[in-house]
Amino acid sequence: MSSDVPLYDAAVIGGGLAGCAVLRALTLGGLRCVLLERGADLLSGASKGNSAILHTGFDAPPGSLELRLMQAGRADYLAIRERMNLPLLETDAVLAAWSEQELQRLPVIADQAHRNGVDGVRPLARDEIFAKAPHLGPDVAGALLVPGEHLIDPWSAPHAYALQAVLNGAAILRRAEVRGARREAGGWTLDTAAGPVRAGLVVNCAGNFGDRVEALHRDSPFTIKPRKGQFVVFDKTARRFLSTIVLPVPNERTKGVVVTPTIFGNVLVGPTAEEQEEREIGTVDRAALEALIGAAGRIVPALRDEPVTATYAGIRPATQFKDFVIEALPAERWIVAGGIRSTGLTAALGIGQHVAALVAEHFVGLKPLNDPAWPRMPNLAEHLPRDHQRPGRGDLVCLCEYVTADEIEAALAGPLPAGDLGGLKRRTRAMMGRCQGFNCQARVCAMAEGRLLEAPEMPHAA
Ligand SMILES: O=P(O)(O)OC[C@H](O)CO
Repeated sequence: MSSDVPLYDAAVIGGGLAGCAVLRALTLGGLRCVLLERGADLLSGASKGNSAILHTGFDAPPGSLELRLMQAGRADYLAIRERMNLPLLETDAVLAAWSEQELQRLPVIADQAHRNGVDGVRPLARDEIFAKAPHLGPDVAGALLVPGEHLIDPWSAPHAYALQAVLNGAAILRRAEVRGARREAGGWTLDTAAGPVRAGLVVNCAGNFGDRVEALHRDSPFTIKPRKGQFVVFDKTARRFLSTIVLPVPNERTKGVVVTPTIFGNVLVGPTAEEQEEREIGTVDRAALEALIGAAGRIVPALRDEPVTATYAGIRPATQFKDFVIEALPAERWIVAGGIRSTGLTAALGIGQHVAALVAEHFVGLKPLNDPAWPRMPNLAEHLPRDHQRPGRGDLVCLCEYVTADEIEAALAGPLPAGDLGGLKRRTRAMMGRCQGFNCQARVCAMAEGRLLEAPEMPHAA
């Protein structure tokens, strides 16, 4: 391979939550890294849609890697968030039982929370339930308080991780699907849609394509079993009926249908948990949406009269295993982080730490950067001051979400510009409000014209 093929210490495959956090951790550990993303922008796969909850791990299997990394990731998020201007809405959760059978499960869940080191999970008396969730359905049979279950912005967090990596020297190549991997002395040459890339070490964080990327070099130790989750977003008028997350009694397969405020001021209900073959296309269907709206109305009856703003579906990269599959293959110079399901939002920074520890143990010593650069992200949360509220921030383009022309310009520029309209929405919330872009989309598209990513981003020669 010619020497003008760029050479990195590590190549991270996949620009979702795990990939962004791993890129950050390895870059801050002093490695020269590249992230290879198949989509036109980061977070365009499994990490595109989730319930945006920063979990405590109260119901995770005791002793699991998922639990350990959720708790490490949560602690790290809380430690760095102010420095990055990442929001947190401290709502706690009420885990509600709706039948005698579910009621019997509550002591078991409280005991599991205790074993998982989550303090303060306790039964609520009936008056305490309605003090915490005044609009909860009167049929509730009982509930646990789960302190510490909070809400975050599911997009500004991973963008912050990726941006910090870029500011400290990492490269990100989008529209750079990895199609082949060739083992060579000292590492790998990856055949990507953006051309060949060499790396001393590969980290597979490819989400819903994790098993296919694994199959580029061996029989994959897991099979992705895509699990769709449909959601309904109620209008911001619904927010007054809910100030805490309402969780159902979970089962082995899913945490179940949650009714939750969002950090952006809406109310969300979902997800469903539907097995499907398709890895990319998450369609919504009327029957499931009506069932979700019906469930929301039973849990919080006032929602029956509230308008719906949007619907969406995310696809979880579930596997035949409940736990995450994170493994280092020292002889192969390869690490895989697979089966990172819904709890990946909480666990991401923990996954970054864990992969960095595996790298240090098996591959190369890390030399943490001295005085790394720290980005500050635009705040899009409803409960904190927005940039547009400052004088001189330009005219409003998206009237529903109060997004200014300056904010859209900023998202189209800089070291991590939006690659497509989805990326622009996730960075600004333009077109995500109650009109869903009816009023602003033409103007947003005009601003973005010629500036989105039509072709692969090419690596710089080494
Ligand atoms: O159904 P689960 O268990 O994948 O969890 C979905 C929740 O929305 C996680 O935040």
